[in-house]
Amino acid sequence: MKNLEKLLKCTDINYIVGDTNKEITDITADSREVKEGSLFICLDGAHVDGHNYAASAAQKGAAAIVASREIDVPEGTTVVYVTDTRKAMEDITPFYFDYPARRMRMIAVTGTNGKTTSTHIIAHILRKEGYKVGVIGTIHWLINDEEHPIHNTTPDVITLQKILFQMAEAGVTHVSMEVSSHALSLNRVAGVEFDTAVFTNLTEDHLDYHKTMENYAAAKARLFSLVSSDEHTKPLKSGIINADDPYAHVMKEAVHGKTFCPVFTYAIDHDADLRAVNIHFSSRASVFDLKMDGVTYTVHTNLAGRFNVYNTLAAIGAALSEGVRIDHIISALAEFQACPGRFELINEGQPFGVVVDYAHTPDGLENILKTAKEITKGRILVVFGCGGDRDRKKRPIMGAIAAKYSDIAIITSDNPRSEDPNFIISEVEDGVRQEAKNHPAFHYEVIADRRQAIERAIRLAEAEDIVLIAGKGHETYQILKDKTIHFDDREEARKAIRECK
Ligand SMILES: CC(=O)N[C@H]1[C@@H](OP(=O)(O)OP(=O)(O)OC[C@H]2O[C@@H](n3ccc(=O)[nH]c3=O)[C@H](O)[C@@H]2O)O[C@H](CO)[C@@H](O)[C@@H]1O[C@H](C)C(=O)N[C@@H](C)C(=O)N[C@H](CCC(=O)O)C(=O)O
Ligand SMILES: Nc1ncnc2c1ncn2[C@@H]1O[C@H](COP(=O)(O)OP(=O)(O)OP(=O)(O)O)[C@@H](O)[C@H]1O
Ligand SMILES: N[C@H](CCC[C@H](N)C(=O)O)C(=O)O
Ligand SMILES: [Mg+2]
Repeated sequence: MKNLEKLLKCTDINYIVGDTNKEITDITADSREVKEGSLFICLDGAHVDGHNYAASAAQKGAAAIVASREIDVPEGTTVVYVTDTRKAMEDITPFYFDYPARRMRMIAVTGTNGKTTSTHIIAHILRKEGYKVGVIGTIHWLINDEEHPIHNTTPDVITLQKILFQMAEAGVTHVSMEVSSHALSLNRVAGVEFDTAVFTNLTEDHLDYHKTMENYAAAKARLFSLVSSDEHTKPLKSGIINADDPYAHVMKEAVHGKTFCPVFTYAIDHDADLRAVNIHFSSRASVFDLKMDGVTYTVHTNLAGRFNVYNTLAAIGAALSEGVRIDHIISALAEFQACPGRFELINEGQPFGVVVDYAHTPDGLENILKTAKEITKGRILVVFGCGGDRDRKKRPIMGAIAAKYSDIAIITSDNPRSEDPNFIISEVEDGVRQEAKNHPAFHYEVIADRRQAIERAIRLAEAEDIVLIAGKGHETYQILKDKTIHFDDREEARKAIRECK
């Protein structure tokens, strides 16, 4: 609880109507969440303008409302007028919660792919060290293994500060969080400074939002400018960068000039501080040699694929930066189990492999298809689609990748959202058709109903084949135009295997 008058000192105000000597018990930008004593901040969003909900917020007992234009509220309502309500939210919210991020070690992972996986590996290593660890990301937010639901990979400013406050109050010492490019560009991490910042990779995605890869890279690079410059209360800061990625230099430039933030690189193909060589993997495990400071260590993990070696290196870098000993890191890695929906093997005793994976970008899809190819002599059958209301450019690219690296593709729906599923599929199919010309043995089908598409792939599979069901991973829903239904690729795959075989 904080006094409104005191609270308003941390931001720029144009004028105030009404009494400011009030206690604020909560902050929200959603009128549906207003309680007696809340501070309601009106945000103009992509769909609606929060100013239109000011009256409803006042009726529900909001102690005050922050607005940037005249609003229609009952007489006596305290209204704080500012030029930019988002800026006011970014100033007020961390201040209200006493900057909880300052009480914990903050580890951030950004990049197109591998954020969820890397943050979970980092959290696992730190937990093994006996720390109380918080995780924030696509699947959920966690305090150790206590799980809470989440709506965005990186939550909005208010939700994030509330989560961080709960974590700090619960005694969390380290937070391992995903920071999406949307979050960096929309400043959702306002009020948070990071101690260890990790860059995984940058490949085609979200160009509906960022428009160009340069803008997308610049958004990711912002993370490195958010590394704390306070070397006294928070020593030990680092930028951990994938040196094999063509955008590594953009990230390095963003760290440049931060005297207390050394950069550590990791790579497979290039020279780096942490380098993996002699990589071998099966569908369930990997082993590689880690070269660091002229010493070679053997690392075992339960993760398949070369891309997961990158995620493992990223996590090793972050853990070292947090002061964990390399031998402890290596023994923790041997125990880490893959995240839900990331190369998750479905086994109902069938004579072929079935994998559910969250690959929803061209690079992700190419990686899992190549990984599958390396672990079987059989055929690769892939079931996938693309999400609606997301980057359209990636659709034909993913189509072409499926035609290039699989034997049979079943093109289906992902989360169509407000779009026509058949239209999305037709855009994917454009890429499939184009590339299929170069692969005469390749065959594809279009089955818009995802359940039927999964059944079809399972029915077509023979011994030694691998069926890859890509795009939705851990998701337990499908977002359709008018409703969200329960849908879980893993359940559907199990059902189909039992019914078909
Ligand atoms: C484009 C975008 O990022 N949109 C986010 C934005 O929603 P919005 O601008 O559409 O909000 P809006 O519905 O117009 O509402 C405007 C305001 O009115 C308020 N309102 C609305 C209705 C009402 O009855 N009362 C009320 O007060 C809302 O609470 C809001 O404050 O603010 C919402 C609340 O913070 C977010 O959940 C929402 O993310 C949507 C769900 C989303 O899909 N975002 C994706 C693109 C995203 O951010 N993805 C990234 C990347 C993931 C990755 O790495 O691949 C992520 O971090 O999740
Ligand atoms: N380092 C990597 N490089 C390329 N592809 C990867 C990498 N790590 C994971 N993938 C692929 O991307 C998928 C998503 O992985 P993960 O959930 O870790 O990424 P993310 O960055 O958190 O994704 P999101 O943007 O949805 O939050 C995986 O299922 C896999 O197919
Ligand atoms: N964080 C990604 C997840 C995509 C998952 C895929 N199933 C889809 O719905 O497109 C996004 O919001 O673009
Ligand atoms: Mg994620």
